[in-house]
Amino acid sequence: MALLIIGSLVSPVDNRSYKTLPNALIYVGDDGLIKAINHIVGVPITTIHIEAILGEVGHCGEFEILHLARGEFLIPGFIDTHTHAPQFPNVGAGQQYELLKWLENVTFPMEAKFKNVDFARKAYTKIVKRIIDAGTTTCCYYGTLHLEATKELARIVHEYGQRAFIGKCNMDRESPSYYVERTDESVPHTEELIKYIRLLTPSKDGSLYVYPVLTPRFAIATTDELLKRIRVLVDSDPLLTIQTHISENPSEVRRTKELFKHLSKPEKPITYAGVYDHYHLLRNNTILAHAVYLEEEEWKLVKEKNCGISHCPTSNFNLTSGVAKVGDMLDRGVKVGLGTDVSGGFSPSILTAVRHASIAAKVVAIADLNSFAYRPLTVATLFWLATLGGAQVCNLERKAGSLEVGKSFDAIVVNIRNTSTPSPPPVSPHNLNLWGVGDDEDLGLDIRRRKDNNSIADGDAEVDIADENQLKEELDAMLERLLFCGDDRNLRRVYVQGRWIGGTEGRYDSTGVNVNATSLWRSNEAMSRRLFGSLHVIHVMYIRWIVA
Ligand SMILES: O=c1[nH]c(=O)c2nc[nH]c2[nH]1
Repeated sequence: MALLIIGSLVSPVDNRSYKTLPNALIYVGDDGLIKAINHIVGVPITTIHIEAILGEVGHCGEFEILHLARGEFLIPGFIDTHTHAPQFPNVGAGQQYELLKWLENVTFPMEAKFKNVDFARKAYTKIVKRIIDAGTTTCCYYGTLHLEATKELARIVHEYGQRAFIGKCNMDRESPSYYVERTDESVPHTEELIKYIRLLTPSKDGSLYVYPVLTPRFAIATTDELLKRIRVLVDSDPLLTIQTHISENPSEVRRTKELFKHLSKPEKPITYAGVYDHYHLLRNNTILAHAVYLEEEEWKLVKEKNCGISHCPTSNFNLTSGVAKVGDMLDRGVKVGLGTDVSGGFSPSILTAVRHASIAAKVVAIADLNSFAYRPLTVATLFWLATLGGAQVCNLERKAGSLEVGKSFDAIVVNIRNTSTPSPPPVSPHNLNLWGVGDDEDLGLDIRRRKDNNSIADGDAEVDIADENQLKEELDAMLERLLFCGDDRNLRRVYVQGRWIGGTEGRYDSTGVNVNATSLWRSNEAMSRRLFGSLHVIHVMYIRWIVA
């Protein structure tokens, strides 16, 4: 069913700016694409504006209408360009280790458990839901090395309706005997997974939600023989996205150079990026996680090949890996987005990555106070990294990453109210970290009076929207608070391709119990029943009345 949202919208424009529309109508077609965004300046939205937008898009029939209250606004969904689904059960464990010891002692033992497909199914069902409720509408997933478990991950992601890249790890050495592949099985299993994922049903606009991604774990874990076989696959499938780790930790970089020293030439020692280039793994659909210690020559290669970088600051701090210079990456014009890198990173939320990206840039700036190039990142840049920057890294910028006509409606209804959204549900717990709109209004955000219920604003005295600049400033303040203090409790609804797949609304009953944290919504119909309930019917009737 088509969807009309009335309220405020914030969306990135480029890596230095975003736009704020305080008083907008957004029409989403039943194919999940944004068909129109009308910004009304200086007057309240009335039925005339609604009829105008419906006429503009040629709408007939039913649609859902959603009014955003004060303190609520739409943003594009977050894009997580790097995470490990099977590491979620380990979140918060083993923080004392650096990368290679952490893999050996914490990560490989957990990943090995996913050999059991029942275990994998149960774990992934919970994990993917958590990631969606964290506002991630597109996610680049590493699975384990197991084919069947990774198929389950793809099936579950697809059923939830999240947009995603899913890969099984290729790893045939420097891994424990209980968790390592045979060289001759690695590529055939990968090909089977690619085929399986490409046969999953496409979305209503005919495009895919879930894409396969080739995932050689990192150079250390792959023999020359396996990399040669992977190179054949890469060359035969230019559309296949590739993800791997690069230059995360000094010991890892050293070991990589040791293992591949036969690729060195007398005048040119091999580099980490050079290894990947040798096996044709660097191209415009390659996503490289970390890139903390890349050398000048490697940056040139990354830029020339148009690879994307997943900046994973939470993990870089947590595993004592280092501080990536994200400002420098931006200055070089390299594609860059954010990754949570669970469980090197201890949070599934891109909002945590935003905060640590900000701190990382400040650490770099503090270390080099005489430089102009290394400055803190602005709110606009942080917002862009979490959304449109990530979309560019995934080569999805024409489909996702910002709220524009023609793009998919991959979006979050943000709620930074300190009171529940007006009835009917949701009842959501307050986020005590965020001084929001509502209870604290007189003491906190200076939000102007706007009509605060589910009826259409009618221009009465309560509504003062004449001062466009003031309204935009309020949205700026709300966005900044979300980025620095928000969490999943502030994400009321999460949409992918116009389909409501997560968020707090419908998650809590009147006693605050999470009623659907672990259940999988198997179909649109089931989801509509669960989430919309009688509200949905009321809206449809209401719209029939308006249009009559
Ligand atoms: O942060 C990381 N997490 C991993 O699981 C991994 N494997 C190789 N290199 C890695 N880095």
